[in-house]
Amino acid sequence: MSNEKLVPEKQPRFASWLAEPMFRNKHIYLKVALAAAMINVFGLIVSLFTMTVYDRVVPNLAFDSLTALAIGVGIVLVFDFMLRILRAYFVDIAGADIDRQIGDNVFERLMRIRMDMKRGSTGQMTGMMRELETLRDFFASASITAVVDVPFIAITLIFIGAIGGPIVWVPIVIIPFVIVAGWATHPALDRLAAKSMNGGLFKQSVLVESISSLEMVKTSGAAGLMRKRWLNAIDEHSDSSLRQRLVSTIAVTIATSANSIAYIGVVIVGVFLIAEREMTTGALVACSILAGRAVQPLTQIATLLSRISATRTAYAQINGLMSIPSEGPLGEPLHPARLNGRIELRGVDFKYPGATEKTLEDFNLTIEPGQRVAFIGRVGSGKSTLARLMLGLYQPQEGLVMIDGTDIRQFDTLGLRANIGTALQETVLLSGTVRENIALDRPHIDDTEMLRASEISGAHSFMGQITNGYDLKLADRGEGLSGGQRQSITLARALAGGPPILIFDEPTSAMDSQTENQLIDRLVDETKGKTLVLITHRTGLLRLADRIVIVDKGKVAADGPREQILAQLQRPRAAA
Ligand SMILES: Nc1ncnc2c1ncn2[C@@H]1O[C@H](COP(=O)(O)OP(=O)(O)OP(=O)(O)O)[C@@H](O)[C@H]1O
Repeated sequence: MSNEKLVPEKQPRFASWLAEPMFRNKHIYLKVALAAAMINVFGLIVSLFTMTVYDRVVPNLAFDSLTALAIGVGIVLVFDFMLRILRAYFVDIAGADIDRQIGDNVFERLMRIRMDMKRGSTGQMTGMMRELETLRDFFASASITAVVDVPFIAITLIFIGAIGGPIVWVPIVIIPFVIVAGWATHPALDRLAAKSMNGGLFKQSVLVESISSLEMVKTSGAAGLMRKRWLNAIDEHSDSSLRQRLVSTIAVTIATSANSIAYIGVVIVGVFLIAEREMTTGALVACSILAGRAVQPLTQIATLLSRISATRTAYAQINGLMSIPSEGPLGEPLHPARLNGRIELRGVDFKYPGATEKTLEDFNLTIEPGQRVAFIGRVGSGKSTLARLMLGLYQPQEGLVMIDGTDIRQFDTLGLRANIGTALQETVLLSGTVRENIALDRPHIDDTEMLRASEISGAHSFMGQITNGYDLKLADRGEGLSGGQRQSITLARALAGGPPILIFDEPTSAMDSQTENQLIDRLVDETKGKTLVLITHRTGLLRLADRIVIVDKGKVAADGPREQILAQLQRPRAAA
């Protein structure tokens, strides 16, 4: 397995899919900025209060003035308290809204991802989706408001200059050091964040693969191999995240130390200024408080920068996903209501991405509406690939796949697939109840239709014997049912709603012959008048077909009415 680097170590700029939800929340962010500005003003007021107390109240012991000042500053503190809470609340609201919008867009894109453009393992893709959390944390974090504090650095410096004169040079000299430290560590942080995230994705990928194939891993003795991969992934990840944390700690510590140095520097320089009577004690105390306030936003910015690195990396991943072309036509798609079911493949050449050999070559075939065609042929001859092309999961490099005379690339993919009932080779059920698995929240499938489909597929016969029946909750991928039972439910799902086209790929491979025979009896009636594409190695199922197509090395090797092809196959040396 390759530890493919999905996150580019060079970061792109933020794109519109992220900017738009942010822009939509601009009013909230404006309120947040206003609250942050007010909080800064309150900070200035508190320093003025301190100065007045030292210079005017303490020398004269003017308790009346102190009371008035205390009431004034008390009111300011109450407002400060409320504004801080409101600021956090508004940031959370905006963060939640942005998270919802981005989450929805990204999931929609994920569901429409073109199979030939898909990159990375399931684990890596899951890891990428998890990065939405990093984005949300960023937009919902109060440190985003640190940006508002930056202009206040200048205002605070002006204040220090006004109160303490030349003492303002202390923070002015220190601030560039903090900026340079942040600026110098930022590229390294970006690079290490991407590296660390790639390590995290690799870990996730090993984990998802091991857990989802736990039975196989245990029984085939693959635990050792997976453990080795896991340890590899842990080492790689911990190495990069260790370095990332170290660089980020250095940047933040420089900023924090600068804060203390500014405070102490102001106090020391202030003593000289007091000695020369250029400054009062009150002004010195106020300036030392203000110097801290002037440098503090930079400390927050340093923390924000390391967060921005992680956010930019998360963004790069999700943007990569958002940039993968979606299924469906570029122009306005056709929305078929109900198709007749005429399927035509004309001169189709198809090669899987990365493959060297063509899987299908100059494949020509027409299936009339209501015709039931079985595809047989050797392992790997291209039968399942035909089904994938008919469903629009992949597109041919040459030729056309048409349904009802229209290139299927013109159809809206959801509309097209709603007309096709599919039971593919790999039987996958979703977590949730059996009812959900059959109806899939499709509005036209009520309980009556679900029961009808279940009776035909044979699912009803065992659902009746299970305590919760159709409300039986299944775990991931349908755990809790046998392989044959899962196939019956998959068939019920495909038959529900009576779609005009049915595509079944080895639909009975996990069933015993008696169950299979009974199913075929019921399917004979159900599939009448419907276009059936049946891919199978089981001779029993051929009873359902009017026509048989033998596929060999991606081409039609024989095609004709069922009896004729069966007779051909029975003749010696005639087998495909
Ligand atoms: N996702 C894929 N990526 C690359 N190559 C693939 C992919 N799926 C199938 N192939 C290749 O395409 C060829 C045809 O596969 P396909 O699944 O269509 O065969 P099949 O006739 O259905 O076989 P079987 O009877 O075993 O199901 C195989 O050689 C296989 O290696």
